[in-house]
Amino acid sequence: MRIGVVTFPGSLDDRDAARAVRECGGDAVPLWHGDADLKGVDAVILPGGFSYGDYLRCGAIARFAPVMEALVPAAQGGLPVLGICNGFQVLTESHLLPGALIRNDHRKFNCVDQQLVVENASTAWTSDFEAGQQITIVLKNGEGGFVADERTLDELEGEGRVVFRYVPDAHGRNPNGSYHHIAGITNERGNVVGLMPHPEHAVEEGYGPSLDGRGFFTSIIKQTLESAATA
Ligand SMILES: NC(=O)CC[C@H](N)C(=O)O
Repeated sequence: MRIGVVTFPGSLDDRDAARAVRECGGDAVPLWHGDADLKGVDAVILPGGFSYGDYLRCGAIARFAPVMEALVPAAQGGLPVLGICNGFQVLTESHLLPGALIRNDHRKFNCVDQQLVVENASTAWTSDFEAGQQITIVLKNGEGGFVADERTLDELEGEGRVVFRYVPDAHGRNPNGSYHHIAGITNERGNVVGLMPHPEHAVEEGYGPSLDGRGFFTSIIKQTLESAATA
């Protein structure tokens, strides 16, 4: 089970993502932003960070990296892709996922242990969770507000494509002003998932708020092994 982890200039969490893959029993394959080559991997992670310094908009330059020339058609063809934080921003900029991530409504960088509800446990990356389950993983970003037009929001809601929602605070507010408390979404096929919080920082005893992040990596590893067995 080979999971590629892309490194862009300014990526920050590529090492942790690779480590999380290994901790959960997969092989992590480094993928370089400048090579339009996915090295035959079974799935790809776009990690968190500040790709190309977040100039113009988060993810706006990474979208044009050579590796994306290979990744976009592969994802459209069904390759499982997980975008974490800056990776989610790259996925919306690439139009593999709808909507956009804008500056947090309070205009500050967030760094908190965040409770989420798993809304959809049937994507490639969430099948080891149960729908309705609450998990706690780290949220750390400046531009995490998920926005989309009404029609897109209706589609996401109607098709069960909201994968994670923030648990709102006592005032009914989420940490960044995201519409519908959306923390993560999927494409129609369920192979591409993007979320703002960071599962890769919650996979090891003694680090992070929980071990809840493991489910992302065990989901994809099991699913790939199962589809290889039935192929
Ligand atoms: N942790 C991250 O990936 C940060 C993403 C992005 N640079 C932001 O601040 O929103």
